[in-house]
Amino acid sequence: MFKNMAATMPGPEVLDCAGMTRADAFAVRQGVASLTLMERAGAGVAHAIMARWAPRPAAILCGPGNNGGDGYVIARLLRDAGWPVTVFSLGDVAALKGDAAHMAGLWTGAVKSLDSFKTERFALVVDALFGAGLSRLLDGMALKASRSLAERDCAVVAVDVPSGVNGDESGSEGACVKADLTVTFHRLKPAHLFHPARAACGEIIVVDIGIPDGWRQGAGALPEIVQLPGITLPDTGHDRAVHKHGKGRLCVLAGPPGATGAARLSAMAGLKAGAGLVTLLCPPASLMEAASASLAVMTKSIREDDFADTLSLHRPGALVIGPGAGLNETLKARVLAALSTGVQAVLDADALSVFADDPKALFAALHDRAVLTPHTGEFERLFPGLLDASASPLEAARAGSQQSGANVLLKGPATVIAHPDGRVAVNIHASGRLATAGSGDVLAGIIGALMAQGIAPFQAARSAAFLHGEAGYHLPPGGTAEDLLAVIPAALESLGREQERLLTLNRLGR
Ligand SMILES: NC(=O)C1=CN([C@@H]2O[C@H](COP(=O)(O)OP(=O)(O)OC[C@H]3O[C@@H](n4cnc5c(N)ncnc54)[C@H](O)[C@@H]3O)[C@@H](O)[C@H]2O)[C@@H](O)CC1
Ligand SMILES: [K+]
Repeated sequence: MFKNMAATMPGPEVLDCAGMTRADAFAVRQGVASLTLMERAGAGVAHAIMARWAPRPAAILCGPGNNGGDGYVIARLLRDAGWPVTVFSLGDVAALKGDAAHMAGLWTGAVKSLDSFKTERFALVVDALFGAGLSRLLDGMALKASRSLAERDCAVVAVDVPSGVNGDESGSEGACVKADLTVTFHRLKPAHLFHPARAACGEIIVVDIGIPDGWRQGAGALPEIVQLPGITLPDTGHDRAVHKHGKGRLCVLAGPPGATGAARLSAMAGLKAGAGLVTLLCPPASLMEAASASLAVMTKSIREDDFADTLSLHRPGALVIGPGAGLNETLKARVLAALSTGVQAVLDADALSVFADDPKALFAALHDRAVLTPHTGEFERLFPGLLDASASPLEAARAGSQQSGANVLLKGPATVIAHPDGRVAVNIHASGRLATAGSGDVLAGIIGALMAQGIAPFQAARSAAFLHGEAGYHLPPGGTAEDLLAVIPAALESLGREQERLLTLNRLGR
């Protein structure tokens, strides 16, 4: 029934700074000289610069560690290519150690003090002040330099991360350099993915510095970027043998009269994302409203008390509960009743907020067949203080999933999907056009539809985030959630085609 995606083809991992240090050390143990890694890192930055800008007066700001060492490589390669280059150093060059000292020794031009750096003399500035070794807020000359860069209209290229940004963290307490281009090495770091740090990076490219295969050994489950072909999509083919019941049954709980729109969006998204049969379970007072606004979606009146019985009657493959459901005790009871049946469930919006006063009651009932889909406000209600206490949304979602026992999909420009066993994925395939009312209801419906079709919850959530993101790219300007529904089939088709192409290439490559 599904295009069977190769689970053995994980996307590129996200590495924290400690993981990057371990990967570097592994390369060295395998016989790659650390100087070679630094030369490749600097060459990667220099080539990225030359691919984007013609020669122009360039300043290279070099710090006291290996990030500065990369800077000396960049200075040498740009100068060899005919660029007018001036190097500025934070601190005494004679104090450099190891590889950085070696690379500084290969730079035969002058080195000026960072104190004398004047932005207006340069059209391009390379920020090689601090990378993975940043251990405190910028101050002194580095702070002054970062401020003067912000005031001027020259191109800024950050080496590894903009100085002042900690590679592991999404936030920046103090000042940081604002770059137009950030060139990092081997793998993305959390700071490249999440705002506000991400906004300081500008365009981001990852350079392969030749760390040999095998670096993942002992690294545990690394966060992974969701990408094709590692997602699972419903079959978009024309197989005549399929029956609607065989394509998955999805139930969606409708809200009170006047508020059924959100659930209707989820239900319709479920159909568009391939569920064979979608039923809106309606409080009696909402039945007419829901039924009169639905064609392909079925509607069913439900009784006040026995939600578990209702579910056993309909036997859905998955349930979406929460969109527009209303913050009241009945909803709480229904969420707990649904969870007690073990049905696969997407808990969204009100189904999360309604437990703000007692998240533990929810956590006690949750299991790994459930997916919670909070935005940051809802996440904060369920896990007070966790976002602030975490280095990045990656860590927050991972901890939230482990605390709650359910899959957590934390929405944002970069959406994190975490499984209670520690697996984490990040979806960055998403258009800003998705930031429109009702977009989250559509996502909940897509996740539910994929689960109803037999895709395991964690994989359904990652795949749905990617498909929803793709649909965003098909949205016209000013597109609403209704328009988003309309483009889900086109998004499915284009992803299916691309998936097929990649798998064919993969087979041919073997
Ligand atoms: N380890 C490796 O093999 C490789 C490292 N590379 C580069 O090396 C970088 C990491 O190098 P390092 O670990 O030496 O770290 P950094 O070069 O980022 O900085 C470390 C130095 O800065 C000082 N420092 C930290 N924060 C400061 C602050 N706010 N104000 C003043 N001084 C501060 C530290 O005491 C230390 O002397 C990476 O970001 C990358 O650019 C690349 O060359 C690729 C290979
Ligand atoms: K930097």
